Amino acid sequence: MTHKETTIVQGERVQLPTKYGHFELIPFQEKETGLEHMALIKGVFTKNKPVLTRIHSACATGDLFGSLRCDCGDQLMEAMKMIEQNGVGVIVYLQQEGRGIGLMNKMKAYKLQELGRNTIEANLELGFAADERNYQIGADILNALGVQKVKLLTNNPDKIVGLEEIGIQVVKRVPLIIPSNVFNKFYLDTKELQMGHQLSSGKLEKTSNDY
Ligand SMILES: Nc1nc2c(ncn2[C@@H]2O[C@H](COP(=O)(O)OP(=O)(O)OP(=O)(O)O)[C@@H](O)[C@H]2O)c(=O)[nH]1
Ligand SMILES: [Zn+2]
Repeated sequence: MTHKETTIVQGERVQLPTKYGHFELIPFQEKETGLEHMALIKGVFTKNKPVLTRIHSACATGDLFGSLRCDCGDQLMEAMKMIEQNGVGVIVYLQQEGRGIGLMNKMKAYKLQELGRNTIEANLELGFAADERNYQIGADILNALGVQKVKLLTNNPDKIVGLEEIGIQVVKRVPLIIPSNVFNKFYLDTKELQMGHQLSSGKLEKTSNDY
């Protein structure tokens, strides 16, 4: 394993009672960009034991306002509930708005989607890749927390590959399926059919609570 210089500054660990359970919160700041991320933690992590983990990319529209255009807000809430129920786990909340293109550009992409493009076409038309994220900072935060092995709450196989490439062992994928609505059906279909998200098969897997 290579040891690199730390990329993040860790802030105060505080208690965070929430509607969905009692957590602790640690803020992290990226040295290079000044961007602030968060880890929402439940329980005590045991060395070598996989931790139920959600790497959540910020979605101001969904996470703050409950937008029905995507599934992010419900995924976040569901992940908190599952971690509370499990008694141990972590949500790494990354400032990666709009799959890494930022809020202004995400709204440009939304405008293009209102004109008929799908979520991928809109990004490409703006000169971005469909997904501009990388998970290095998420991995750095997990490393800082002493988490090397995870059971990852996600429907996105690329996220698993992205994390494994940088040294986080994903021992299991735990689906995080939110039923579609009339506003996000086309978006979720595009994610499933063109971005490889495992949305239909996950519905079956989700019947088991064995994570
Ligand atoms: N560029 C762009 N970003 C979007 C759009 N809708 C949601 N997002 C962003 O997408 C990110 C979440 O990615 P998703 O594809 O929903 O899910 P994921 O994180 O890849 O996979 P899961 O772990 O299964 O949730 C957040 O940063 C959102 O702000 C969109 O139409 N265009
Ligand atoms: Zn969203």
